[in-house]
Amino acid sequence: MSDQSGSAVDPGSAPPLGANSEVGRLRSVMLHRPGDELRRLTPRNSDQLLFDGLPWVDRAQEEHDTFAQVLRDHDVEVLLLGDLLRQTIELSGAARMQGIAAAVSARRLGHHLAQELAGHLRTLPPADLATILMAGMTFDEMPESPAAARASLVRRMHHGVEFAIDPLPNLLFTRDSSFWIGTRFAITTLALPARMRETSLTDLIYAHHPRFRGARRAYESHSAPIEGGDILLMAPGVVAVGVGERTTPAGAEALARSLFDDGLAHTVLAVPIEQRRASMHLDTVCTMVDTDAVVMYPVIQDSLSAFTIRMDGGTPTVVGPAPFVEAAADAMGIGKLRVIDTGLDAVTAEREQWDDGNNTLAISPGVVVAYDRNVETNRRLRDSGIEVLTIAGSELGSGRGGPRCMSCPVARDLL
Ligand SMILES: NC(=O)NCCC[C@H](N)C(=O)O
Repeated sequence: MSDQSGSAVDPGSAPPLGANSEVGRLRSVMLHRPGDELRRLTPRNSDQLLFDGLPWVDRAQEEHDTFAQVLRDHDVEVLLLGDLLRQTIELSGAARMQGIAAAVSARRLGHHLAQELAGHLRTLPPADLATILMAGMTFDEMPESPAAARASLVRRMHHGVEFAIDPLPNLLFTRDSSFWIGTRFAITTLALPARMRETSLTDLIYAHHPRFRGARRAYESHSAPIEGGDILLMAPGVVAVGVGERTTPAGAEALARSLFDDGLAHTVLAVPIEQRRASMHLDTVCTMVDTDAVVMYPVIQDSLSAFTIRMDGGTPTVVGPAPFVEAAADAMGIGKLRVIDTGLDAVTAEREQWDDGNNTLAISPGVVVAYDRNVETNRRLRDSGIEVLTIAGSELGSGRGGPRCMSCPVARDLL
């Protein structure tokens, strides 16, 4: 099967699915090229839709194309979520029904209008339906219906520019709605209403796209919030989980139990992070750049801590908290976890953290992709021997996410 972007999606020749680290050689990654869902953002809805500004969409697409090309140039297969979604709907009637059911809300539209809209969506060509599932639909964009105009109070009372189906501008951040651990994938539970429907799309792609045929799930059917940006695969068997604005203690605990039960981890480090926008996920303040090294927001370096969870006598046991770097090194079985000291003054550090300077995507040990604007952080990384491939992110970054947030590794060489 081929697609418009030229992404290879033939399962026969594809690299084996899965990952057990943050830094193993990246073979295949899922990105989302931003589209019409970003054109829905206005000054009135951007806060609720979790954007700090209104991106210039054409430029954001150019920046994203460059990001994808940098990865392809390094022999990484790039799977685009929009292509996967369209192909899945083409191939599977069940996926089509699943996507429509998650998007059309009788709570919002009332029973009759919801049924009518669902019926209309069932008739659409796959590409059009995929676009609506991602970019949403306004009342103005709903098909003309004399019956609804006569009988639907909802149709009569809603303003035309309001959303009958909400757009999903944060699809750009493919990191958060699913992640791979070992040879399995996990569908997360997103915390905020603006993002909750994203997982219905990743779920149907993994369930029905031939690229993922036979792949098994981890962490099934759990309801406490857990987001992929909070999950760092520190080393084989060692998983750090940020607990803060998005992932809750109950989410981290449920994940730990599930990973232990499935033999996917022996240690989970629950890492408290401040509950504020700038540090919404663990990966906004700390990412791995080598098998034994992280880049970290210097302001939290001394205070970041972790509870260590391990199985003891058949039950999970929590110890700590202890300093994060010590707990991590201990769990990883290395003498020391190197924290690359960006040595920045407090103001520069805060600016570059806000602009995702700490949110790097490793494509192999010691080689990362980072935003070019974080000049000082990147300089210090290079001084420490890390190869930094830079991309522009002036528009992409307006949703507060960098290269790691914008990527879901589906295949890395195992360490
Ligand atoms: N892993 C990440 O930190 N992802 C970035 C998510 C940004 C998005 N606008 C959000 O607030 O959820």
